[in-house]
Amino acid sequence: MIGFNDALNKVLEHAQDYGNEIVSLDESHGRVLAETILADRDFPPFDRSTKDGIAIRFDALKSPGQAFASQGVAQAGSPQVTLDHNEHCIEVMTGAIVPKNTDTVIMYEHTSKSGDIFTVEKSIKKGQNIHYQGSDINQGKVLLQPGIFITSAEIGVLASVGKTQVLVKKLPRIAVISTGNELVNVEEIPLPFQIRKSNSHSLYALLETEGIAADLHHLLDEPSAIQEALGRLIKTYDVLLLSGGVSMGKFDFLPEAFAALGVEKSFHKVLQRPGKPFWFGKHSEYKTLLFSFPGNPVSTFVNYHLYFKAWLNKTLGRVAPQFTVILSDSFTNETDLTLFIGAKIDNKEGRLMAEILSSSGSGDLVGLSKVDGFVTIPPKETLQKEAKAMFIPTRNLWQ
Ligand SMILES: Nc1nc2c(c(=O)[nH]1)N[C@H]1C(S)=C(S)[C@@H](COP(=O)(O)OP(=O)(O)OC[C@H]3O[C@@H](n4cnc5c(N)ncnc54)[C@H](O)[C@@H]3O)O[C@H]1N2
Ligand code: MOO
Repeated sequence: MIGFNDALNKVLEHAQDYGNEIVSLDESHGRVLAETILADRDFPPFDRSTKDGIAIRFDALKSPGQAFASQGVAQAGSPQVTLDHNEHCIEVMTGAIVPKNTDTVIMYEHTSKSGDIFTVEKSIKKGQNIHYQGSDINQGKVLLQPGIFITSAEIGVLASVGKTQVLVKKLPRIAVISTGNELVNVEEIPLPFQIRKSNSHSLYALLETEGIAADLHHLLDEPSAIQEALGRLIKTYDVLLLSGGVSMGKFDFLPEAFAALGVEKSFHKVLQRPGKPFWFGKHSEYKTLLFSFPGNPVSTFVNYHLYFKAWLNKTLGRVAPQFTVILSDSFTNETDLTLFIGAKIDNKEGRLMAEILSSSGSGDLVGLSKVDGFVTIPPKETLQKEAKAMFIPTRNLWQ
């Protein structure tokens, strides 16, 4: 049996490049950018007023309390207007082009008004309240590099340079496959010896957060039916995420089916808990990757984060942040397994404190909904109270 780090390295060796595709601006949210985005014009594209107020020529202001007659209004969305007399002003709105022959904007609150005459009530600086053309970035400069993850902030940048279509990295086509005669659909009432499928829905939801719309399939514990269905699925998808049927049970038919179908085993079983009976391999001809997770819900969930998520990050060229947390209590791992222990995180003045939560084992689906992620405890190690530990977040800690 191999250790966790070796298993992870083997999975990462199989990172793939699925190429690029063009999607609409809205669809690019959550995807990885595959092109360089240049500024199509200066940012901002003109000297823009940052305040509602009056624009004057600074040199015309001889003394505080000087009055300026308004010559008109410069509205955002209108062409540039021109100040005709230095001793006049033009009312200017936020976002409007600063009028020609003016160089300073005074907000309304720093003036008093009588009819069309504005009196300057505060001392001012030349050039104030103007966001100068090109001061954020100049035309032709790089705004976004390929490989970045497109969040709502990047969507705004893409929109502002007129990108209705965006080149992004292609995502793998994925099938999520549940296995087992005991499983019924969510809408069904299970008989006493049955349970509802949950792993497939958790996996589907996890993939959805990656922008991947997976297809769901189910295999009953019947060797020839499993082989026949898997044979088809291997030809159709880039990746199969399976749960259940990979341990020692009399009805755990998957490893045999994989071998019969020409899937090359990379490893089966890892020195870890939960998730030990994990099977990973690749089809010799179709290059389909098979992540075959142990069926216990916590095992499937943890292994998705440990292996599949790491593989997807590498495949898409994303650098995943490494988290460390501080243990609230000491923890001793007497086993030769890497342990992944569910924990709740408390952000205590910037220190991420991990409180280990008790669990009734890898079938404890309810416990899973209470954890923020999993603390890694290496084999045969004791981590003291306040020691740092690696942490695999399974929830967005910032929301
Ligand atoms: N003799 C041994 N028995 C077991 C070992 C072992 O090393 N030797 N390992 C145990 C460990 S650890 C795990 S984890 C499980 C994994 O077994 P399988 O991958 O074969 O999974 P199943 O037996 O099919 O199912 C286990 C458990 O999970 C439930 N399950 C399965 N799929 C789903 C699903 N889609 N949604 C909800 N729940 C699901 C299933 O009903 C079982 O209760 O093996 C141990 N045994
Ligand atoms: O590894 Mo199993 O996943 O411990 O229950």
